[in-house]
Amino acid sequence: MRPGTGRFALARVRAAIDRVDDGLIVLLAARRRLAAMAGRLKSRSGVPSRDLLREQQVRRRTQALAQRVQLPAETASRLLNLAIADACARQGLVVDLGQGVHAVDPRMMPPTMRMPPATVSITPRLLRALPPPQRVAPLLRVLPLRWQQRLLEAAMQRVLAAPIRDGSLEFMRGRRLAIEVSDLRLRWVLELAGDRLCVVDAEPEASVRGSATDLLLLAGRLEDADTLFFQRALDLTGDTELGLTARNLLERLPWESVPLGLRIALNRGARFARAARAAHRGESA
Ligand SMILES: O=C(O)C(=O)C[C@]1(C(=O)O)C=C[C@@H](O)C=C1
Repeated sequence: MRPGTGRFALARVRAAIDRVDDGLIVLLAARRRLAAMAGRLKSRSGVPSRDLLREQQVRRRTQALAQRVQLPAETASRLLNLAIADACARQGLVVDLGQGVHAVDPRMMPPTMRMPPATVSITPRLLRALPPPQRVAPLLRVLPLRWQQRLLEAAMQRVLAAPIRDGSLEFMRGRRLAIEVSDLRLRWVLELAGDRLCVVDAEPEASVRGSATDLLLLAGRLEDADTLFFQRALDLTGDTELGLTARNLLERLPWESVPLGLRIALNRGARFARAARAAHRGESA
């Protein structure tokens, strides 16, 4: 390997490591907010703050996952110690891991650790605690491109099986249409090859662009394509004829032929994404 090539590859690997680190921090911040909520709910319902059984359960779950993804048990255990200690600190408990726990006078805590009064309803607060799509984007980009493509191809194969069979997707043969998820900064270029819609590495002739939530609302049939295009939540660029044909197909997708389990999952996912977006915007869903 030439020295320049190695340095270039190292820079790319380091950039990927940076994105994973961003993801770790964002997820820890989300966990901390959820722990604060758990703390408020426990004090409201008179449940003791520290729950060693639950901690044990949390550790057991993560150890099983660590094993599956080949992360050393010791690494997973240290990370969970840190996360649980942070959660306890957020709830006003000083934890000496493995040795006990002491309640702390909230007035003695730094402001960031104090719990705000429990007033607002739980669901929007819970949703707001989750990172918005823009924050999830770095995590998704860590997923190897090949995996992203395979997942998308498998999902499309299930959703579009009927139109592929009855020929209504023939207009896509040899044409390239991109789906862009604006807030996740993801883009896939699709082409019909044989009897499959494939993700290809080529410039698209037309693009359909929208946020993750709007595309999910469309896929979950909670919004129709016409409304979303009219509201400019979806945007069409490039070859108008190809884009419009794709749009019409989206309108006429035989929803009944999509497997029931997938329809339910899409519908629930879309409702959840819509509620999370409304919570982040401070609206009611
Ligand atoms: O599940 C809870 O009750 C939490 O407060 C969260 C958490 C955790 O970090 O997982 C923190 C402290 C409890 O002792 C148990 C679990």
